[in-house]
Amino acid sequence: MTGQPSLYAFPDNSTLQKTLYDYILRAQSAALMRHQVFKIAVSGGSLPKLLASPDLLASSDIHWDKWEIFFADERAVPLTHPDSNYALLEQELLSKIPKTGPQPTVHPIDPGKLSDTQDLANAYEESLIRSFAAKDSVKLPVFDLLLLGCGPDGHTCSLFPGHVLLREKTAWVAAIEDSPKPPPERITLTLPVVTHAHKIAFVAAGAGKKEVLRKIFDTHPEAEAGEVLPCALVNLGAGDKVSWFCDQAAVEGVSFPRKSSL
Ligand SMILES: O=C(O)[C@H](O)[C@@H](O)[C@H](O)[C@H](O)COP(=O)(O)O
Repeated sequence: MTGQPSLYAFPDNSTLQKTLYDYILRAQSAALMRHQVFKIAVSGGSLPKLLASPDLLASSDIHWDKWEIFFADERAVPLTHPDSNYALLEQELLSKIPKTGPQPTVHPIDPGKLSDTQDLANAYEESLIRSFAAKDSVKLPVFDLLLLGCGPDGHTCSLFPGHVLLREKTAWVAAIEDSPKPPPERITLTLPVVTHAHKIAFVAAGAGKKEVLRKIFDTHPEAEAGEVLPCALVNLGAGDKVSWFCDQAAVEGVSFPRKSSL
């Protein structure tokens, strides 16, 4: 992949949200031109709250009925559980979309009666195959946009530093049973699916992210003693398809050049 990711840093969350909203609108327009639908995947953590800006929720330019929302990762818990990323998205975003207007189609990773995480990963991969109409294992689903968080350890989705899942080449969706961030049992999109998306946006705010952002942006991969962090692998694999929406606190000390506008 060619090009460098774009790094944006804003003075406050409200400016970050406004620019993220403009970026999402552009991604929506490009997707609707391509195939009349907007297929995105979202992660959990602080992302859903930052995503649900007043601009997004009140906008008549957002075509919710064209949105198909998938999950970049999920914890292996019932959808009503407080740890569920679906429950978080429902609480922070979905429940706030005006009920009088069109609604998105949401594709939860639903444990239902499946108690085995691998079965759950397989079931979600099957639903992606149906949804993306990809018929053979060579093709990968191409999300229009991935909206991801970055953990303080450099993980994204449920792809953790040094984990064997980072080497997964064929599965689209994988199970993890030893996540260092609780809960341990999770389902995640794999790295090839992440880097194959049309656009990938990371949202990282707060001083708690500055150490890891320095490692991700300012450490040359070959100079790293250990393995390259998952977020850095996404930067390397997807290049200029990646945009980082940060606040000033998160990028303090980062020397990678920032952009000021989209
Ligand atoms: O299920 C999860 O745990 C999340 O999907 C995870 O990948 C999250 O996005 C990062 O941990 C960042 O979380 P914060 O934004 O809260 O730091």
